[in-house]
Amino acid sequence: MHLLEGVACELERHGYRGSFAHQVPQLLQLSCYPAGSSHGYDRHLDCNLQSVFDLGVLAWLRATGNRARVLTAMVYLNDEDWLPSSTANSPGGHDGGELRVFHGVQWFPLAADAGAGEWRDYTDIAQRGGTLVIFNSRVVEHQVLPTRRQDRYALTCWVFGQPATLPRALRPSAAA
Ligand SMILES: O=C(O)CCC(=O)C(=O)O
Ligand SMILES: [Fe+2]
Repeated sequence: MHLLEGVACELERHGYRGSFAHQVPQLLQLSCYPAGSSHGYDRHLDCNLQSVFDLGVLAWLRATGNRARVLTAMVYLNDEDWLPSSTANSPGGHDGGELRVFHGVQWFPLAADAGAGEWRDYTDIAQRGGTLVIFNSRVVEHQVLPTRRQDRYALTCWVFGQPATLPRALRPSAAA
């Protein structure tokens, strides 16, 4: 927990400029994706950037906390011998459950037709225990692939803060 709580502080110390005025919440999320599930978590952004007109007032109000997220920090709590899908040919099978991180901001803000698997430029992160993943909640789209043989555990901290202005190349109008 201290590792995750210290992420914002360490990023600031190293000159991270994606966001500022960071606030680390008291609550972390512990998630479990059960073994053998046919579904993971569809492609998404951790910060809901849709306007009140798109969402409707109630849903927009419900998303207030979510909108303040600027950093996602996660540590995986699985065994160190977790087998990624790239070892699919191993005799005992594999564990799957990769975090698929999409490159670029082609779908930013989320297009209505941005279905999973449409964009092929991504990196899959294996679920070995102790792996720490940090990304910008407002920019990095990701999904969780189905988990096969073991339950998959992750501890997540969403850091709140003020987003910096996106560089020109990353602005929605430049992404089309
Ligand atoms: O567990 C993970 O790797 C990601 C989960 C996730 O994307 C989320 O909870 O928003
Ligand atoms: Fe997420």
